Amino acid sequence: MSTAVVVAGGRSTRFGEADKAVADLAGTPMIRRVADRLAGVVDALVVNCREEQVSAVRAALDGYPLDTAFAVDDDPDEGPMAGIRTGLRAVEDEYAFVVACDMPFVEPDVVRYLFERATGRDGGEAGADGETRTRSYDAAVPRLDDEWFQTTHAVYRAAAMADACDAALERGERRVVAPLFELDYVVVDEPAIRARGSLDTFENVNTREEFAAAEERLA
Ligand SMILES: Nc1nc2c(ncn2[C@@H]2O[C@H](COP(=O)(O)OP(=O)(O)OP(=O)(O)O)[C@@H](O)[C@H]2O)c(=O)[nH]1
Ligand SMILES: [Mg+2]
Repeated sequence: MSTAVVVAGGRSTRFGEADKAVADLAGTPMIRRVADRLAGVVDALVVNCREEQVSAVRAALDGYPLDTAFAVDDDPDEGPMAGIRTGLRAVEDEYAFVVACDMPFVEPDVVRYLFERATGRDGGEAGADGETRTRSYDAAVPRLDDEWFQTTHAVYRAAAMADACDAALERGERRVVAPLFELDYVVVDEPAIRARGSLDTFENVNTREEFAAAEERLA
């Protein structure tokens, strides 16, 4: 059993007036595209956002097949790490995939693989004992050649990461790698990702131009 946490509490300032999370991207709200791509991978969804976003996000997710919970930030605008913390606190499963609401091309097979790496289960059929275990980690985080850690597209042991985020926030840290570096994490490299899906999985939509480009590809 596993959960996806979609972090959506940002202000979309580069996007403009509207909330990009629920912006209509080629006929489907962006956050719904993200959620739809995860529906075959996880059993439950947690959406982290601000209180005033809840009704619009709920409408965007109308009819969504998975159990969906909202985890609202006590203090908004504390940054993505606070949102990740709030979302992970609402997770009931041991592991959760954390993803930003603006990654509409997220690849289900890549997400599956991140779960496999984090939990230590291999990708094959479960054996007579239920599953094959190698070694588990607190996190499985992608890192492409010459790029930074994809912390908003990673699988975490929910309680461990939430605790590490709290500690990092207490220290005044804003960078999501700060709590990550406190964890026992495994880096998932570019060849491993490429073998399972397009690198578009990491594409995030920030500006109107990027939105238009994404729309063109989806049309
Ligand atoms: N809960 C929460 N989430 C945030 C916050 N800031 C950003 N996020 C989320 O983190 C993810 C990545 O952030 P950005 O791409 O910078 O999104 P954004 O902050 O809404 O957009 P900009 O204002 O253009 O930076 C998105 O899913 C955002 O919704 C925040 O202060 N709180
Ligand atoms: Mg931002």
